[in-house]
Amino acid sequence: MATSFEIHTFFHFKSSTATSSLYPKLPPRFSCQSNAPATFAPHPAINSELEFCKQERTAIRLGLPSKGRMAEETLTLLKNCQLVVRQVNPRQYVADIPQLSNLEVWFQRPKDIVRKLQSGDLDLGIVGLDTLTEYGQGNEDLSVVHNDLEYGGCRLSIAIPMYGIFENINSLEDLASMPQWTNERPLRVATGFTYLGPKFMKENGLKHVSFSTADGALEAAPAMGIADAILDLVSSGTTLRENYLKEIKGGVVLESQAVLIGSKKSLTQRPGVLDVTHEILERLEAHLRAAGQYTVTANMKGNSAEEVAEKILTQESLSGLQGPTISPVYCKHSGKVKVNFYAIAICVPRKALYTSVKQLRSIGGSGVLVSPLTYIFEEETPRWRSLLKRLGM
Ligand SMILES: Nc1ncnc2c1ncn2[C@@H]1O[C@H](COP(=O)(O)OP(=O)(O)OP(=O)(O)O)[C@@H](O)[C@H]1O
Ligand SMILES: O=P(O)(O)OC[C@H]1O[C@H](OP(=O)(O)OP(=O)(O)O)[C@H](O)[C@@H]1O
Ligand SMILES: [Mg+2]
Repeated sequence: MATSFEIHTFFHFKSSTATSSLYPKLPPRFSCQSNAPATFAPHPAINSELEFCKQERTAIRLGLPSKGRMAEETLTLLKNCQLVVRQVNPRQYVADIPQLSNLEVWFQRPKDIVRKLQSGDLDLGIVGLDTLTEYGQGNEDLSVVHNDLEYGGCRLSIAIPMYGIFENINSLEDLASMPQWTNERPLRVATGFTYLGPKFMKENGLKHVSFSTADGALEAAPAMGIADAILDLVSSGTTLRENYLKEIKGGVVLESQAVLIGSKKSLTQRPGVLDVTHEILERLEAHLRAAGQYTVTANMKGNSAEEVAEKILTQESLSGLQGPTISPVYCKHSGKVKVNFYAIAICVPRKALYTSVKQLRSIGGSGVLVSPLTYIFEEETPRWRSLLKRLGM
């Protein structure tokens, strides 16, 4: 018996490459789409703008979440990478990043970012992996440029009531083998994930399932009698607990966090997109690699740099990124330049900071200075190489 899928998707979107400059306060390169119906008769003053609409856009477009829990953290992350998003006012949906020329930032709902990447109206975007997977539906044009932006961490997970017939049900297997679910009375699941939900159930052999959808507060559905189970995002688990719901073993559909994505078509065909992506990626990686790392410098007495290095490398927490940097400290004694001390610099994670300082002192380190790291730029970013490979370059 086949799973009954009662989901209908109501949205559709139009492909458009047209642009117009309709934001008077911003430079002419800021442009928006015109979706005017055929009968639309524009005021003569905007006729010339609509003429401009027919041209192919040249600016590169980055979509960022306009609202919701990811909006603020996205701006903070970019700011920490010295990419400050400059918005004329909070209700305006277009902005720029002065450090990245020819780039427009468009604030959109996360799901619309994914849709607009597919329709060619955006080139790059930041959304949760859950939104990309749900609305991208396996579209091969969408490529993940950075998969680990370290915020928006959550999982898409099935949850069932703690009580009643579900009291002793603790796994997907248990749920699937409950005799209650039949073709006439399927397991009713409430979810906003109307693509991933049915796909997961089918792949996991759950036969009698039907779906209903809502935009929020799904955790209320079982208690209201609308659904038997829900499929929704969970992070702390508080909302589930407060509503007497529990997750089950094998019920996690997807682990998610914020990701940077690009349209392969844009990356390979639109001039400048690849360069901008490289710059954003380098800044993101350098910042995220440095987050939580500290530079520790100290002076150490010794007869040679090698002798100091030997001492340092006996201590586990002092090896640094590639090994310690050791430089001679030149002092003048009775008119002669001598080296009795060496300055050492190492990079240590926050967790190992105090242990490292103690170890440094124990081998004769003095004048220990600690400062947070802002960026760590490697020779080349592994993600960049992987992106080029996926783009066939
Ligand atoms: N509880 C959570 N903890 C951490 N990240 C979450 C959580 N809920 C959602 N997210 C992440 O944040 C993204 C945006 O969620 P948010 O609820 O802010 O917007 P939305 O669901 O798209 O908007 P709306 O609910 O108004 O349709 C999600 O796609 C997901 O990646
Ligand atoms: O495990 P927790 O930490 O309790 O978080 C889970 C809740 O967070 C999300 O809702 P959100 O706050 O985004 O509200 P929404 O339903 O309006 O999108 C999600 O839909 C859950 O309801
Ligand atoms: Mg939400």
